[in-house]
Amino acid sequence: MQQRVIKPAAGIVLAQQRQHHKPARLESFKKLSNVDIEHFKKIVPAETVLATAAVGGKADPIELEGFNADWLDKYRGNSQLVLRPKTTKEVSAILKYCSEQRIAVVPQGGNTGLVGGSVPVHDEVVLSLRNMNRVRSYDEVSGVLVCDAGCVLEELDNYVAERGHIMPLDLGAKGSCHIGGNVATNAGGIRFLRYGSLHGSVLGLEVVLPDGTVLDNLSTLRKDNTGYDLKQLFIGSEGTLGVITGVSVLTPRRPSAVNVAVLGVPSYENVQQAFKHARQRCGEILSAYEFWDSSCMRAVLHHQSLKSPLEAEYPFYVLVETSGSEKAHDDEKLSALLEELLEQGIVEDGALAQDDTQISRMWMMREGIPESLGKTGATYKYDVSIPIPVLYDVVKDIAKKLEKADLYKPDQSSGPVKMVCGYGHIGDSNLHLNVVADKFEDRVTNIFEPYVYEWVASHRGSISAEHGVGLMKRDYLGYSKSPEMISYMKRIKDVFDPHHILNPYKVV
Ligand SMILES: O=C(O)CC[C@@H](O)C(=O)O
Ligand SMILES: [Zn+2]
Repeated sequence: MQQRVIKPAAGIVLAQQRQHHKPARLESFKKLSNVDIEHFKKIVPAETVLATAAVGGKADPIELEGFNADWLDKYRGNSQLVLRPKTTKEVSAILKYCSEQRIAVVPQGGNTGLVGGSVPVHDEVVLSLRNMNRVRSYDEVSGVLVCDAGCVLEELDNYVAERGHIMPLDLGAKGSCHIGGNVATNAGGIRFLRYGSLHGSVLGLEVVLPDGTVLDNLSTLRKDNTGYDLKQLFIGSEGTLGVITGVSVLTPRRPSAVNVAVLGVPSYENVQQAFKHARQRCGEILSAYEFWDSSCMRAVLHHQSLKSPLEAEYPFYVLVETSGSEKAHDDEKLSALLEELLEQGIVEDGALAQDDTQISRMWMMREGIPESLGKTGATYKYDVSIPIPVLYDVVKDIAKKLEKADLYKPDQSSGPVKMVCGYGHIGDSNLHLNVVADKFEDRVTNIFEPYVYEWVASHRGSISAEHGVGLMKRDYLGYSKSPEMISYMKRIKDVFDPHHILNPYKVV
């Protein structure tokens, strides 16, 4: 399969991105300058080793740039060695050696994460899975796909689409992210409402442990009730317990009819009401219920070449999608829903997509939000789960706090803070709270950190709905996990990675 090169979204204000606070380098890790780099060329093909002169190689440091910096260029490490093995056996040999030598390793997929989980913090060796990109098998009867961890999500979706199926997850980064990274971070995305979490769709995993042991749990069975389900521990472990090299995933039948509508909604209360109606009307064919506020809409219309499908501006917008098997019947359902919502004054306007182009434009509007905000300024991102009734309150609270501190004027886009906005997968209780400022600066950050996390914890929400913990939220884990839970997480880490060489400084 072909690889895509990931680039930061055009216009992201790289120079203004604040370097995230880095924990100090752990001295227990061996410096690569004291390691025989040539050894790696014996255990993996020489052309898959990228080493700079600092560690005895010839690679230009610029070649390592894309492995050291994350998508937003917010997190940046200083690795001098990147290994791109082609087989599980090679991954095993690398990890065994790194364990013996106490060399820290950061596993890396498509490097599209948003919490600093997939790049080195200091000089950890980057173990990139991009050369492991084969489909291993596909069973058209059960719909079970078995593939290497480095397969790109969109390419897998195209592969299964040709066979009448669909990947159970979809996200904006689909063109670059790897299935292994999706599993390691338990990625959510826009199909979550319909197909649920990867904890349900992933049937098996092949994982290499830090000591080189290969845990072959690449089951294709839906039912396997033989005690502890170890694979679940690796789903969402963010590369801290083992390196996922193979994935077995259940792919549902691809819906043959997809319908989409965009609604203009006068209040957040009505966004919730409309969700209730959408569920009642559409039942199991409801496949997405996404929302965004007027600030997001302004940014997206300004930065993408898109036109709103609605005439006027509304405080909130909702994208409703149905995925079924009878186009006309599903169309009728969505039209009836829209009529009902308009009649009852729950929504003020709505547009139904007439063809696939309009469907993809409506989705581009929603999926273009993060990039558009990035083009507007330095974006602080919070990805949180909050019970739906109070989900938008945190956006309002933060705006008020910033206003009170004289950092934000809602009607003007000038000033240290330009925008405070909310969007996300409301059907999954998942809010993306983004604050866009001129630059990252402490007087702004101090307003919402740790306030947002306190707010979320006080409503029994989660400080990470779908993006993971990574480096960004490691020190805030206590807002979502009790001390007892964190202590057990640390004990699990000790069992699988006793020398803590895997993805250090992250998660726990
Ligand atoms: O960048 C973000 O804050 C959210 C990204 C992604 O999870 C989305 O839903 O668009
Ligand atoms: Zn999201």
